[in-house]
Amino acid sequence: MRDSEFFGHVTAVAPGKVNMSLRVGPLREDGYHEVATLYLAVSLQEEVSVVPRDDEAITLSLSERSAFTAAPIDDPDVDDASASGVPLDERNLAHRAASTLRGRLGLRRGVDITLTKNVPVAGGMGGGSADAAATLVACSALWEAGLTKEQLAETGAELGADVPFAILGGAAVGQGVGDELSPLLTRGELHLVIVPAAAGLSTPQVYRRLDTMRAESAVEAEAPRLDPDLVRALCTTDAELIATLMANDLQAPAVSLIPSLEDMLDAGLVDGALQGIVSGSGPTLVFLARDAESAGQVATRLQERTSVWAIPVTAPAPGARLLTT
Ligand SMILES: C[C@@](CO)(OP(=O)(O)O)[C@H](O)COP(=O)(O)OP(=O)(O)OC[C@H]1O[C@@H](n2ccc(N)nc2=O)[C@H](O)[C@@H]1O
Ligand SMILES: Nc1ncnc2c1ncn2[C@@H]1O[C@H](COP(=O)(O)OP(=O)(O)O)[C@@H](O)[C@H]1O
Repeated sequence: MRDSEFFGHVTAVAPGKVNMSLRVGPLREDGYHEVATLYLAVSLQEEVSVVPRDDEAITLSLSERSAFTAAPIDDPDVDDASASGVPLDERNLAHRAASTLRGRLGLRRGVDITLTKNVPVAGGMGGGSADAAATLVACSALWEAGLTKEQLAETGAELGADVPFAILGGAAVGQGVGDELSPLLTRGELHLVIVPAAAGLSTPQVYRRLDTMRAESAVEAEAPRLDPDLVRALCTTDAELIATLMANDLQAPAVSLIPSLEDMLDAGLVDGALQGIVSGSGPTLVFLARDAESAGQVATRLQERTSVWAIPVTAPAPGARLLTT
C-alpha cells in the first residue's frame, strides 16, 4: 500500500503574495496587460487538504478554521464568478486546478478538497492562486504524478497569472502577464503588516479602471519596467531603501474605487511604518516595517486607533509545499 492511500489524505500549503512593485503596461488584445512586478511571498498561507473519492466528482468545502470568507463589493460589470465571494463549485481555482491536473494526467479520479483560507479574499494577495497552487501540489502527490515544480507551474499558468509564483514562493521578478518568473536570491527577512479591507475588489475591474484613468488623462502606457535599485534592495532586504522605491500602478485605480484606503495608508505611516501601498489589485494594504518589533507596534497601534485587523507577517516565505503525504 502506498503512503497516500494509507493516510487517505494529503495536505499542502501555499503562500499569499504582495507586489512590492507592480508596473502595468498597455492593454493587450487578449484582455491582459504586460506587467513588470516584484513578487514577495508572505507568511500568511492557505492550506488545502485533498481526500480521494470512489467516484469522479470533485467537491469543495471551506474549513471552519478559515480566517476569511468575505464577498467582494457588488459591481454590475463583474461576472458572477468574481462577485460571489468564494465559489464552491467549478469556478473555484482549487476545483479548476484539480480538474486541469487530472485532465493532464489522463485520470478519472474524484477528490474532496477542503480549503482553509487565511489570505484575504479578493484582496490582491493571490489567495485563490495560492489555493490553486496548493491543490496542484496536493493532487500531484495524491495521484503520484511525479511532476516537477516547473511542470506544476506550467499547469498553474493556465489557471491564473499569479499561480506560478504561488508555487515558486520566495521573491521573484514577474514579467509577461506575471507568469514569467525570475527567482531572486535574497538574504535576511522583511517585516510587513497586512491590513485586509472589509470588502474585496475585482482584479479585472481595477485593471479596467486604470485603463479608463489613463485614457481620461491622455496618459500613454509605456512598456513596464522595474527599478533595478529596488530589485537589489530586495535581495539584501534593505527595508529603508525598499521603502523609498515601492510602487504600484494599480494603487490609484484601487483608491478611486475605495477612497477610504488613502486615510488608512496615512494612518499606517503615522503609526510608524516605513511605507505603505495597496497590495496588487487591492484593497488589502501592506505596510513595510523596520523590524519585527516595529511591525508589532504598527499593527497594535493601527488596531487600537482604527479598529481594523492588522496582521504582522514575515517575508520571503516558501512556495507551495506538502505538509503530509
Ligand atoms: C493584479 C495581480 C498582481 O499580481 O494580482 P492580484 O493583486 O489581483 O492578486 C495580477 O496581475 C492578477 O493576477 P491573477 O489574479 O492571477 O489574474 P488572472 O486571474 O490571470 O486574470 C484576471 C483578470 O485580470 C486582468 N489581468 C490580469 C493579469 C494581467 N497581467 N493583466 C490583466 O489585465 C485581466 O482582465 C484578467 O482577465
Ligand atoms: N479558491 C478561491 N479563493 C478565493 N476566491 C476565489 C477562489 N477561486 C475563485 N475565486 C474567485 O476569485 C476572486 C478573487 O480571488 P482572490 O484570489 O482571493 O483575490 P485576488 O485576485 O484579488 O488576489 C474571488 O472574488 C472569487 O470570486
